[in-house]
Amino acid sequence: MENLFRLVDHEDFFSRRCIWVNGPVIVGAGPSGLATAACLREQGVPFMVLERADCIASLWQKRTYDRLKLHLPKQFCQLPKLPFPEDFPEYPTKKQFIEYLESYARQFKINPRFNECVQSARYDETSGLWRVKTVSTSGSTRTEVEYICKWLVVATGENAECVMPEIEGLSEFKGEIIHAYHYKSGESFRGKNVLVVGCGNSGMELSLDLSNHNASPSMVVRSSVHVLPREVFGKSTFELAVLLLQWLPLWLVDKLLLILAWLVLGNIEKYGLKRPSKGPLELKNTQGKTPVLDIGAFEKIRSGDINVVPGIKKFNNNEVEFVNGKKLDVDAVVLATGYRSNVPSWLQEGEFFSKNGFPKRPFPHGWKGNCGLYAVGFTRRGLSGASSDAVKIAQDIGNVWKQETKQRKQRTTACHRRCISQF
Ligand SMILES: Cc1cc2nc3c(=O)[nH]c(=O)nc-3n(C[C@H](O)[C@H](O)[C@H](O)COP(=O)(O)OP(=O)(O)OC[C@H]3O[C@@H](n4cnc5c(N)ncnc54)[C@H](O)[C@@H]3O)c2cc1C
Ligand SMILES: NC(=O)C1=CN([C@@H]2O[C@H](COP(=O)(O)OP(=O)(O)OC[C@H]3O[C@@H](n4cnc5c(N)ncnc54)[C@H](OP(=O)(O)O)[C@@H]3O)[C@@H](O)[C@H]2O)C=CC1
Ligand SMILES: O=C(O)C(=O)Cc1c[nH]c2ccccc12
Repeated sequence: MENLFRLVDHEDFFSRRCIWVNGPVIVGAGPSGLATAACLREQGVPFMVLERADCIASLWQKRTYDRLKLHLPKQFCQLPKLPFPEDFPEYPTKKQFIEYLESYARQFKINPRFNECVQSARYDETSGLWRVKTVSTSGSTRTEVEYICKWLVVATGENAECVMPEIEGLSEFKGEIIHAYHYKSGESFRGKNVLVVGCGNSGMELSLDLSNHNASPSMVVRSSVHVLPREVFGKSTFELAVLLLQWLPLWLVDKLLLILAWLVLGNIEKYGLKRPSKGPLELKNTQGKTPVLDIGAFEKIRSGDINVVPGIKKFNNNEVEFVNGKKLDVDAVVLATGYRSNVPSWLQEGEFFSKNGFPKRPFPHGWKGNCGLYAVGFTRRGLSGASSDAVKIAQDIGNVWKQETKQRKQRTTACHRRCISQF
Protein backbone atom coordinates (compact mmCIF):
# COMPACT_ATOMS: atom_id res chain seq x y z
CA MET A 1 0.00 0.00 0.00
CA GLU A 2 2.22 2.79 -1.16
CA ASN A 3 -0.33 5.48 -0.40
CA LEU A 4 -0.25 4.67 3.27
CA PHE A 5 2.23 6.02 5.68
CA ARG A 6 1.76 3.22 8.16
CA LEU A 7 -0.80 0.50 7.73
CA VAL A 8 -1.00 -2.11 10.42
CA ASP A 9 -2.99 -5.18 9.58
CA HIS A 10 -3.84 -6.90 12.86
CA GLU A 11 -4.33 -10.21 11.11
CA ASP A 12 -2.00 -12.03 13.51
CA PHE A 13 -3.17 -10.30 16.69
CA PHE A 14 -6.89 -9.69 17.02
CA SER A 15 -9.55 -10.21 14.43
CA ARG A 16 -8.33 -11.19 10.99
CA ARG A 17 -9.78 -8.12 9.48
CA CYS A 18 -9.17 -5.09 11.62
CA ILE A 19 -7.04 -2.41 10.03
CA TRP A 20 -5.65 0.68 11.72
CA VAL A 21 -5.33 3.57 9.29
CA ASN A 22 -2.79 6.18 10.17
CA GLY A 23 -4.56 9.22 8.70
CA PRO A 24 -8.07 9.79 7.34
CA VAL A 25 -10.29 7.24 5.65
CA ILE A 26 -12.00 8.72 2.60
CA VAL A 27 -15.19 6.96 1.51
CA GLY A 28 -15.67 7.25 -2.26
CA ALA A 29 -13.20 7.59 -5.14
CA GLY A 30 -15.19 10.01 -7.27
CA PRO A 31 -13.94 13.52 -8.07
CA SER A 32 -14.59 14.63 -4.44
CA GLY A 33 -12.62 11.79 -2.84
CA LEU A 34 -9.79 12.18 -5.36
CA ALA A 35 -9.62 15.95 -4.82
CA THR A 36 -9.41 15.49 -1.03
CA ALA A 37 -6.78 12.77 -1.37
CA ALA A 38 -4.66 14.97 -3.68
CA CYS A 39 -4.80 17.91 -1.26
CA LEU A 40 -3.91 15.63 1.67
CA ARG A 41 -0.97 14.25 -0.33
CA GLU A 42 0.31 17.82 -0.76
CA GLN A 43 0.02 18.32 3.00
CA GLY A 44 2.06 15.15 3.63
CA VAL A 45 -0.89 13.44 5.32
CA PRO A 46 -1.32 9.70 4.59
CA PHE A 47 -4.85 8.47 3.79
CA MET A 48 -6.87 5.53 2.60
CA VAL A 49 -9.62 5.71 -0.03
CA LEU A 50 -12.38 3.06 0.04
CA GLU A 51 -14.46 2.62 -3.13
CA ARG A 52 -17.36 0.23 -3.68
CA ALA A 53 -16.81 0.01 -7.44
CA ASP A 54 -13.78 -1.46 -9.22
CA CYS A 55 -12.57 1.85 -10.62
CA ILE A 56 -12.26 5.55 -9.79
CA ALA A 57 -15.10 7.93 -10.74
CA SER A 58 -17.59 5.11 -11.18
CA LEU A 59 -20.46 7.55 -11.77
CA TRP A 60 -18.66 8.83 -14.83
CA GLN A 61 -17.22 5.52 -16.02
CA LYS A 62 -20.18 3.21 -15.45
CA ARG A 63 -23.38 5.09 -14.75
CA THR A 64 -23.62 7.76 -17.40
CA TYR A 65 -24.58 7.79 -21.06
CA ASP A 66 -22.16 7.86 -23.98
CA ARG A 67 -22.89 11.32 -25.33
CA LEU A 68 -22.42 13.06 -21.97
CA LYS A 69 -20.24 16.15 -21.82
CA LEU A 70 -19.56 18.43 -18.88
CA HIS A 71 -22.22 21.12 -19.05
CA LEU A 72 -20.27 23.81 -17.27
CA PRO A 73 -17.17 25.31 -18.91
CA LYS A 74 -13.97 23.47 -18.08
CA GLN A 75 -12.56 26.11 -15.69
CA PHE A 76 -15.46 25.32 -13.31
CA CYS A 77 -14.89 21.58 -13.40
CA GLN A 78 -11.17 21.05 -12.82
CA LEU A 79 -9.97 19.71 -9.49
CA PRO A 80 -7.42 21.45 -7.23
CA LYS A 81 -3.71 21.42 -8.10
CA LEU A 82 -4.02 20.08 -11.67
CA PRO A 83 -5.63 22.08 -14.50
CA PHE A 84 -7.20 20.36 -17.50
CA PRO A 85 -4.82 19.86 -20.44
CA GLU A 86 -4.77 22.96 -22.65
CA ASP A 87 -6.10 21.15 -25.69
CA PHE A 88 -9.33 20.16 -23.90
CA PRO A 89 -12.40 21.84 -25.43
CA GLU A 90 -14.56 24.31 -23.50
CA TYR A 91 -16.92 21.42 -22.58
CA PRO A 92 -14.83 18.24 -22.16
CA THR A 93 -16.43 14.95 -23.15
CA LYS A 94 -17.04 12.22 -20.60
CA LYS A 95 -14.04 10.32 -22.03
CA GLN A 96 -11.75 13.31 -21.64
CA PHE A 97 -12.98 13.97 -18.12
CA ILE A 98 -12.29 10.35 -17.15
CA GLU A 99 -8.80 10.54 -18.72
CA TYR A 100 -8.15 13.64 -16.66
CA LEU A 101 -9.32 11.94 -13.45
CA GLU A 102 -7.15 8.88 -14.17
CA SER A 103 -4.09 11.09 -14.65
CA TYR A 104 -5.06 13.02 -11.51
CA ALA A 105 -5.07 9.82 -9.46
CA ARG A 106 -1.72 8.81 -10.97
CA GLN A 107 -0.10 12.18 -10.39
CA PHE A 108 -1.05 12.23 -6.69
CA LYS A 109 -0.40 8.50 -6.21
CA ILE A 110 -3.97 7.77 -5.14
CA ASN A 111 -4.55 4.01 -5.03
CA PRO A 112 -8.02 3.36 -3.64
CA ARG A 113 -9.05 0.02 -2.19
CA PHE A 114 -11.60 -1.04 -4.81
CA ASN A 115 -14.64 -3.30 -4.35
CA GLU A 116 -14.96 -2.19 -0.74
CA CYS A 117 -18.44 -1.02 0.07
CA VAL A 118 -18.79 0.82 3.36
CA GLN A 119 -21.69 -0.72 5.30
CA SER A 120 -21.45 1.31 8.48
CA ALA A 121 -19.35 3.93 10.19
CA ARG A 122 -19.62 5.07 13.78
CA TYR A 123 -17.63 7.14 16.20
CA ASP A 124 -16.44 5.19 19.21
CA GLU A 125 -16.54 7.63 22.16
CA THR A 126 -14.36 5.43 24.34
CA SER A 127 -11.40 5.30 22.00
CA GLY A 128 -12.12 8.59 20.24
CA LEU A 129 -11.83 6.79 16.90
CA TRP A 130 -14.04 6.02 13.88
CA ARG A 131 -14.94 2.41 13.14
CA VAL A 132 -15.65 1.89 9.44
CA LYS A 133 -16.99 -1.50 8.39
CA THR A 134 -16.84 -2.64 4.79
CA VAL A 135 -17.70 -5.67 2.78
CA SER A 136 -15.08 -6.32 0.18
CA THR A 137 -15.74 -8.56 -2.77
CA SER A 138 -13.21 -10.28 -4.91
CA GLY A 139 -14.69 -12.80 -7.33
CA SER A 140 -17.02 -14.91 -5.23
CA THR A 141 -15.28 -14.22 -1.90
CA ARG A 142 -16.79 -11.78 0.54
CA THR A 143 -14.67 -10.35 3.30
CA GLU A 144 -15.72 -8.13 6.15
CA VAL A 145 -13.14 -5.56 7.15
CA GLU A 146 -13.09 -2.96 9.91
CA TYR A 147 -10.98 0.15 9.48
CA ILE A 148 -10.15 2.23 12.52
CA CYS A 149 -9.14 5.82 12.06
CA LYS A 150 -9.11 9.25 13.60
CA TRP A 151 -10.68 11.12 10.67
CA LEU A 152 -13.54 10.15 8.37
CA VAL A 153 -14.14 11.95 5.07
CA VAL A 154 -17.53 11.28 3.45
CA ALA A 155 -17.17 11.53 -0.34
CA THR A 156 -19.97 9.27 -1.56
CA GLY A 157 -21.67 12.01 -3.58
CA GLU A 158 -25.05 13.58 -4.12
CA ASN A 159 -25.87 10.97 -6.76
CA ALA A 160 -25.03 7.69 -4.99
CA GLU A 161 -28.35 5.90 -5.64
CA CYS A 162 -31.13 6.34 -8.18
CA VAL A 163 -34.55 7.62 -7.24
CA MET A 164 -37.15 5.07 -8.36
CA PRO A 165 -40.65 6.53 -8.56
CA GLU A 166 -43.74 4.70 -7.34
CA ILE A 167 -46.20 4.77 -10.19
CA GLU A 168 -49.39 2.72 -10.25
CA GLY A 169 -49.16 -0.17 -12.70
CA LEU A 170 -45.50 0.38 -13.59
CA SER A 171 -44.46 -3.00 -12.20
CA GLU A 172 -46.81 -4.71 -14.68
CA PHE A 173 -45.39 -2.78 -17.63
CA LYS A 174 -44.19 -5.34 -20.20
CA GLY A 175 -41.57 -3.30 -22.03
CA GLU A 176 -38.06 -2.29 -20.97
CA ILE A 177 -37.72 0.01 -17.96
CA ILE A 178 -34.33 1.56 -17.24
CA HIS A 179 -33.05 4.35 -15.07
CA ALA A 180 -30.88 7.08 -16.62
CA TYR A 181 -28.14 5.54 -14.46
CA HIS A 182 -28.03 2.53 -16.84
CA TYR A 183 -28.82 4.33 -20.11
CA LYS A 184 -25.94 4.33 -22.58
CA SER A 185 -27.38 5.26 -25.97
CA GLY A 186 -30.61 5.55 -27.94
CA GLU A 187 -29.36 2.91 -30.39
CA SER A 188 -31.43 0.09 -28.85
CA PHE A 189 -34.59 2.24 -28.85
CA ARG A 190 -34.60 2.99 -32.58
CA GLY A 191 -38.20 3.17 -33.88
CA LYS A 192 -39.72 2.84 -30.39
CA ASN A 193 -42.10 5.05 -28.45
CA VAL A 194 -40.19 5.85 -25.29
CA LEU A 195 -41.60 7.54 -22.22
CA VAL A 196 -38.92 9.59 -20.46
CA VAL A 197 -40.01 10.29 -16.88
CA GLY A 198 -38.41 13.51 -15.62
CA CYS A 199 -37.23 16.72 -17.26
CA GLY A 200 -33.98 17.66 -15.46
CA ASN A 201 -30.71 17.67 -17.37
CA SER A 202 -30.87 13.85 -17.65
CA GLY A 203 -34.46 13.76 -18.97
CA MET A 204 -33.78 16.52 -21.51
CA GLU A 205 -30.48 15.05 -22.75
CA LEU A 206 -31.77 11.48 -22.96
CA SER A 207 -34.84 12.68 -24.88
CA LEU A 208 -32.49 14.47 -27.29
CA ASP A 209 -30.35 11.35 -27.64
CA LEU A 210 -33.42 9.17 -28.25
CA SER A 211 -34.67 11.56 -30.90
CA ASN A 212 -31.23 11.60 -32.57
CA HIS A 213 -31.48 7.79 -32.77
CA ASN A 214 -34.89 7.94 -34.46
CA ALA A 215 -36.86 6.88 -31.42
CA SER A 216 -40.00 8.86 -30.46
CA PRO A 217 -39.54 10.27 -26.98
CA SER A 218 -42.35 11.66 -24.82
CA MET A 219 -40.98 13.54 -21.83
CA VAL A 220 -42.96 13.84 -18.60
CA VAL A 221 -43.04 17.31 -17.01
CA ARG A 222 -45.09 16.80 -13.86
CA SER A 223 -44.34 20.16 -12.19
CA SER A 224 -42.02 22.80 -13.55
CA VAL A 225 -38.53 23.32 -14.92
CA HIS A 226 -36.10 26.13 -15.69
CA VAL A 227 -34.59 25.76 -19.11
CA LEU A 228 -31.66 28.06 -19.85
CA PRO A 229 -29.60 27.97 -23.04
CA ARG A 230 -26.12 26.60 -22.23
CA GLU A 231 -24.81 29.71 -24.02
CA VAL A 232 -26.20 33.16 -24.60
CA PHE A 233 -24.82 35.01 -27.59
CA GLY A 234 -21.74 32.78 -27.63
CA LYS A 235 -20.96 33.12 -23.92
CA SER A 236 -21.54 30.43 -21.26
CA THR A 237 -24.70 31.24 -19.30
CA PHE A 238 -23.18 29.76 -16.17
CA GLU A 239 -20.03 31.85 -16.51
CA LEU A 240 -22.13 34.94 -17.11
CA ALA A 241 -24.11 34.21 -13.94
CA VAL A 242 -20.89 33.79 -11.93
CA LEU A 243 -19.59 37.13 -13.26
CA LEU A 244 -22.85 38.96 -12.58
CA LEU A 245 -23.02 37.55 -9.03
CA GLN A 246 -19.84 39.45 -8.20
CA TRP A 247 -21.74 42.73 -8.62
CA LEU A 248 -25.43 42.03 -8.33
CA PRO A 249 -27.74 40.30 -5.84
CA LEU A 250 -28.86 36.77 -6.68
CA TRP A 251 -32.50 37.73 -7.33
CA LEU A 252 -31.43 40.27 -9.92
CA VAL A 253 -29.07 37.82 -11.63
CA ASP A 254 -31.98 35.36 -11.75
CA LYS A 255 -34.18 38.01 -13.42
CA LEU A 256 -31.45 38.78 -15.98
CA LEU A 257 -30.96 35.06 -16.71
CA LEU A 258 -34.67 34.69 -17.36
CA ILE A 259 -34.71 37.69 -19.70
CA LEU A 260 -31.74 36.28 -21.60
CA ALA A 261 -33.38 32.84 -21.73
CA TRP A 262 -36.52 34.44 -23.11
CA LEU A 263 -34.52 36.32 -25.78
CA VAL A 264 -32.80 33.11 -26.90
CA LEU A 265 -35.54 30.49 -26.42
CA GLY A 266 -38.73 32.58 -26.44
CA ASN A 267 -41.72 31.57 -24.34
CA ILE A 268 -41.11 27.97 -23.29
CA GLU A 269 -44.35 27.66 -21.33
CA LYS A 270 -46.43 27.26 -24.46
CA TYR A 271 -44.61 23.95 -25.04
CA GLY A 272 -45.64 22.56 -21.64
CA LEU A 273 -42.46 23.65 -19.86
CA LYS A 274 -43.89 25.63 -16.94
CA ARG A 275 -41.28 27.73 -15.13
CA PRO A 276 -40.96 27.48 -11.32
CA SER A 277 -41.91 30.58 -9.32
CA LYS A 278 -38.42 30.76 -7.79
CA GLY A 279 -35.55 31.85 -10.03
CA PRO A 280 -33.04 29.27 -11.39
CA LEU A 281 -30.13 30.08 -9.05
CA GLU A 282 -32.36 30.55 -6.02
CA LEU A 283 -33.95 27.16 -6.68
CA LYS A 284 -30.53 25.51 -7.09
CA ASN A 285 -29.32 27.06 -3.82
CA THR A 286 -32.40 26.36 -1.75
CA GLN A 287 -33.64 23.03 -3.11
CA GLY A 288 -30.67 21.73 -5.07
CA LYS A 289 -32.76 21.56 -8.24
CA THR A 290 -30.41 22.19 -11.15
CA PRO A 291 -31.72 24.28 -14.04
CA VAL A 292 -31.53 22.61 -17.42
CA LEU A 293 -28.65 23.95 -19.47
CA ASP A 294 -30.06 23.24 -22.89
CA ILE A 295 -27.86 21.78 -25.64
CA GLY A 296 -30.55 21.19 -28.25
CA ALA A 297 -33.47 19.37 -26.64
CA PHE A 298 -35.60 22.49 -26.61
CA GLU A 299 -35.30 22.87 -30.40
CA LYS A 300 -36.56 19.26 -30.70
CA ILE A 301 -39.47 20.10 -28.42
CA ARG A 302 -40.32 23.08 -30.58
CA SER A 303 -40.18 20.98 -33.73
CA GLY A 304 -42.34 18.28 -32.13
CA ASP A 305 -39.61 15.60 -32.22
CA ILE A 306 -39.79 15.46 -28.44
CA ASN A 307 -43.34 15.32 -27.16
CA VAL A 308 -43.96 16.98 -23.78
CA VAL A 309 -46.55 15.20 -21.60
CA PRO A 310 -47.94 15.96 -18.12
CA GLY A 311 -47.66 13.90 -14.91
CA ILE A 312 -48.46 10.18 -15.00
CA LYS A 313 -51.66 8.89 -13.43
CA LYS A 314 -51.07 5.19 -13.99
CA PHE A 315 -49.89 2.47 -16.32
CA ASN A 316 -52.25 -0.06 -17.78
CA ASN A 317 -49.97 -2.67 -19.35
CA ASN A 318 -48.29 -0.77 -22.17
CA GLU A 319 -50.64 2.15 -22.09
CA VAL A 320 -49.86 5.12 -19.90
CA GLU A 321 -52.56 7.45 -18.66
CA PHE A 322 -51.68 11.03 -17.78
CA VAL A 323 -53.23 13.31 -15.17
CA ASN A 324 -55.12 15.17 -17.92
CA GLY A 325 -56.82 11.88 -18.90
CA LYS A 326 -54.92 11.48 -22.20
CA LYS A 327 -53.45 8.05 -22.99
CA LEU A 328 -50.39 6.90 -24.90
CA ASP A 329 -48.97 3.52 -25.93
CA VAL A 330 -45.31 3.17 -25.06
CA ASP A 331 -42.69 0.50 -25.79
CA ALA A 332 -40.12 1.48 -23.16
CA VAL A 333 -39.72 3.69 -20.11
CA VAL A 334 -36.61 5.66 -19.18
CA LEU A 335 -36.64 6.90 -15.60
CA ALA A 336 -34.76 10.19 -15.47
CA THR A 337 -36.11 10.73 -11.97
CA GLY A 338 -32.86 11.77 -10.33
CA TYR A 339 -30.53 10.59 -7.61
CA ARG A 340 -30.02 10.73 -3.88
CA SER A 341 -27.30 10.52 -1.28
CA ASN A 342 -26.80 7.14 0.48
CA VAL A 343 -25.14 8.52 3.63
CA PRO A 344 -28.07 7.74 6.00
CA SER A 345 -27.83 4.07 5.04
CA TRP A 346 -24.32 3.67 6.46
CA LEU A 347 -23.23 6.63 8.61
CA GLN A 348 -24.45 6.23 12.18
CA GLU A 349 -24.55 9.88 13.10
CA GLY A 350 -27.38 12.35 13.54
CA GLU A 351 -25.77 15.69 14.25
CA PHE A 352 -23.96 16.76 11.14
CA PHE A 353 -25.89 15.00 8.37
CA SER A 354 -29.64 15.36 8.03
CA LYS A 355 -32.07 12.60 7.07
CA ASN A 356 -31.75 13.41 3.36
CA GLY A 357 -28.05 12.54 3.45
CA PHE A 358 -26.77 16.09 3.07
CA PRO A 359 -24.97 18.13 5.75
CA LYS A 360 -27.45 20.20 7.76
CA ARG A 361 -25.45 23.39 7.43
CA PRO A 362 -25.54 24.92 3.96
CA PHE A 363 -22.56 25.96 1.85
CA PRO A 364 -19.91 27.10 2.78
CA HIS A 365 -20.29 25.59 6.28
CA GLY A 366 -21.16 21.98 5.50
CA TRP A 367 -17.65 20.50 5.20
CA LYS A 368 -16.71 19.94 8.83
CA GLY A 369 -18.53 18.06 11.57
CA ASN A 370 -17.44 16.98 15.04
CA CYS A 371 -14.93 14.34 16.13
CA GLY A 372 -12.95 14.32 12.88
CA LEU A 373 -15.93 13.94 10.54
CA TYR A 374 -15.84 15.75 7.16
CA ALA A 375 -18.05 15.93 4.05
CA VAL A 376 -16.87 16.74 0.54
CA GLY A 377 -19.07 17.20 -2.52
CA PHE A 378 -22.45 17.88 -0.90
CA THR A 379 -22.64 21.59 -1.69
CA ARG A 380 -25.06 21.30 -4.62
CA ARG A 381 -22.49 23.33 -6.48
CA GLY A 382 -21.08 20.63 -8.73
CA LEU A 383 -17.36 20.00 -9.12
CA SER A 384 -16.27 23.50 -8.09
CA GLY A 385 -18.10 23.08 -4.76
CA ALA A 386 -16.33 19.74 -4.24
CA SER A 387 -12.93 21.31 -4.95
CA SER A 388 -13.56 24.07 -2.45
CA ASP A 389 -14.50 21.53 0.27
CA ALA A 390 -11.46 19.37 -0.49
CA VAL A 391 -8.99 22.22 -0.06
CA LYS A 392 -10.52 23.21 3.30
CA ILE A 393 -10.65 19.63 4.64
CA ALA A 394 -7.02 18.86 3.75
CA GLN A 395 -5.87 22.13 5.30
CA ASP A 396 -7.78 21.39 8.49
CA ILE A 397 -6.53 17.82 8.87
CA GLY A 398 -3.05 18.87 7.72
CA ASN A 399 -2.75 21.40 10.55
CA VAL A 400 -3.58 18.82 13.21
CA TRP A 401 -1.37 16.23 11.54
CA LYS A 402 1.65 18.54 11.50
CA GLN A 403 1.07 19.51 15.11
CA GLU A 404 0.82 15.86 16.16
CA THR A 405 3.85 14.85 14.12
CA LYS A 406 5.86 17.56 15.87
CA GLN A 407 4.68 16.35 19.27
CA ARG A 408 5.42 12.73 18.34
CA LYS A 409 8.95 13.68 17.35
CA GLN A 410 9.45 15.60 20.62
CA ARG A 411 8.19 12.63 22.62
CA THR A 412 10.47 10.21 20.76
CA THR A 413 13.49 12.45 21.30
CA ALA A 414 12.65 12.86 25.01
CA CYS A 415 12.20 9.11 25.34
CA HIS A 416 15.53 8.49 23.59
CA ARG A 417 17.26 10.84 26.01
CA ARG A 418 15.68 9.08 29.00
CA CYS A 419 16.69 5.71 27.64
CA ILE A 420 20.21 6.85 26.93
CA SER A 421 20.56 8.44 30.38
CA GLN A 422 19.63 5.11 31.99
CA PHE A 423 22.71 3.42 30.59
C1 LIG B 1 -24.93 12.89 -15.39
C2 LIG B 1 -24.24 13.89 -14.50
C3 LIG B 1 -23.50 14.92 -15.06
C4 LIG B 1 -22.89 15.89 -14.26
N1 LIG B 1 -22.21 16.91 -14.85
C5 LIG B 1 -21.61 17.86 -14.10
C6 LIG B 1 -20.88 18.94 -14.70
O1 LIG B 1 -20.79 19.07 -15.91
N2 LIG B 1 -20.26 19.84 -13.90
C7 LIG B 1 -20.34 19.74 -12.55
O2 LIG B 1 -19.75 20.58 -11.87
N3 LIG B 1 -21.03 18.73 -11.96
C8 LIG B 1 -21.67 17.80 -12.69
N4 LIG B 1 -22.38 16.78 -12.11
C9 LIG B 1 -22.47 16.73 -10.65
C10 LIG B 1 -21.68 15.55 -10.05
O3 LIG B 1 -22.16 15.46 -8.76
C11 LIG B 1 -20.19 15.73 -10.14
O4 LIG B 1 -19.79 15.75 -11.45
C12 LIG B 1 -19.30 14.64 -9.51
O5 LIG B 1 -19.39 13.36 -10.09
C13 LIG B 1 -19.49 14.56 -8.05
O6 LIG B 1 -18.38 13.86 -7.52
P1 LIG B 1 -18.44 13.05 -6.17
O7 LIG B 1 -17.10 12.43 -6.01
O8 LIG B 1 -18.95 13.93 -5.10
O9 LIG B 1 -19.54 11.94 -6.39
P2 LIG B 1 -19.49 10.65 -7.34
O10 LIG B 1 -18.87 10.98 -8.64
O11 LIG B 1 -20.86 10.08 -7.33
O12 LIG B 1 -18.49 9.66 -6.56
C14 LIG B 1 -18.83 9.04 -5.35
C15 LIG B 1 -18.13 7.69 -5.26
O13 LIG B 1 -18.45 7.09 -4.00
C16 LIG B 1 -18.66 5.71 -4.18
N5 LIG B 1 -19.50 5.21 -3.08
C17 LIG B 1 -20.80 5.51 -2.84
N6 LIG B 1 -21.23 4.85 -1.74
C18 LIG B 1 -20.18 4.12 -1.28
C19 LIG B 1 -20.00 3.26 -0.16
N7 LIG B 1 -21.00 3.00 0.70
N8 LIG B 1 -18.79 2.68 0.02
C20 LIG B 1 -17.76 2.93 -0.83
N9 LIG B 1 -17.88 3.76 -1.92
C21 LIG B 1 -19.07 4.35 -2.13
C22 LIG B 1 -19.33 5.61 -5.54
O14 LIG B 1 -19.20 4.33 -6.12
C23 LIG B 1 -18.60 6.71 -6.33
O15 LIG B 1 -17.51 6.21 -7.05
C24 LIG B 1 -23.00 15.80 -12.86
C25 LIG B 1 -23.75 14.75 -12.31
C26 LIG B 1 -24.36 13.81 -13.11
C27 LIG B 1 -25.18 12.70 -12.49
N1 LIG C 1 -24.45 17.24 -19.06
C1 LIG C 1 -24.42 17.24 -17.78
O1 LIG C 1 -23.47 17.70 -17.21
C2 LIG C 1 -25.55 16.63 -17.00
C3 LIG C 1 -25.68 16.92 -15.66
N2 LIG C 1 -26.61 16.28 -14.89
C4 LIG C 1 -26.69 16.62 -13.46
O2 LIG C 1 -27.01 15.46 -12.70
C5 LIG C 1 -27.85 15.80 -11.60
C6 LIG C 1 -29.12 14.94 -11.64
O3 LIG C 1 -29.91 15.34 -12.75
P1 LIG C 1 -31.22 14.53 -13.17
O4 LIG C 1 -30.85 13.10 -13.29
O5 LIG C 1 -31.82 15.21 -14.32
O6 LIG C 1 -32.14 14.63 -11.87
P2 LIG C 1 -33.01 15.87 -11.30
O7 LIG C 1 -33.18 15.58 -9.86
O8 LIG C 1 -32.41 17.16 -11.70
O9 LIG C 1 -34.40 15.75 -12.03
C7 LIG C 1 -35.31 14.73 -11.73
C8 LIG C 1 -36.54 14.91 -12.58
O10 LIG C 1 -37.40 13.80 -12.39
C9 LIG C 1 -38.70 14.27 -12.09
N3 LIG C 1 -39.43 13.25 -11.32
C10 LIG C 1 -39.06 12.61 -10.20
N4 LIG C 1 -40.00 11.71 -9.83
C11 LIG C 1 -41.00 11.79 -10.75
C12 LIG C 1 -42.25 11.12 -10.91
N5 LIG C 1 -42.66 10.20 -10.06
N6 LIG C 1 -43.01 11.47 -11.97
C13 LIG C 1 -42.60 12.40 -12.83
N7 LIG C 1 -41.44 13.07 -12.75
C14 LIG C 1 -40.64 12.76 -11.70
C15 LIG C 1 -38.49 15.57 -11.34
O11 LIG C 1 -39.66 16.32 -11.34
P3 LIG C 1 -40.03 17.36 -10.15
O12 LIG C 1 -39.14 18.54 -10.39
O13 LIG C 1 -41.45 17.60 -10.36
O14 LIG C 1 -39.70 16.65 -8.87
C16 LIG C 1 -37.37 16.15 -12.20
O15 LIG C 1 -37.88 16.71 -13.37
C17 LIG C 1 -28.17 17.28 -11.75
O16 LIG C 1 -27.34 18.00 -10.90
C18 LIG C 1 -27.83 17.56 -13.20
O17 LIG C 1 -27.43 18.89 -13.45
C19 LIG C 1 -27.48 15.39 -15.44
C20 LIG C 1 -27.40 15.09 -16.77
C21 LIG C 1 -26.46 15.72 -17.66
O1 LIG D 1 -24.59 19.66 -12.87
C1 LIG D 1 -24.66 19.79 -11.68
O2 LIG D 1 -25.16 18.94 -10.96
C2 LIG D 1 -24.14 20.93 -10.99
O3 LIG D 1 -24.33 20.95 -9.82
C3 LIG D 1 -23.46 22.03 -11.73
C4 LIG D 1 -23.97 23.30 -11.27
C5 LIG D 1 -23.61 23.94 -10.13
N1 LIG D 1 -24.31 25.11 -10.05
C6 LIG D 1 -25.12 25.22 -11.11
C7 LIG D 1 -26.00 26.22 -11.45
C8 LIG D 1 -26.68 26.08 -12.62
C9 LIG D 1 -26.48 24.96 -13.40
C10 LIG D 1 -25.60 23.95 -13.04
C11 LIG D 1 -24.91 24.11 -11.88
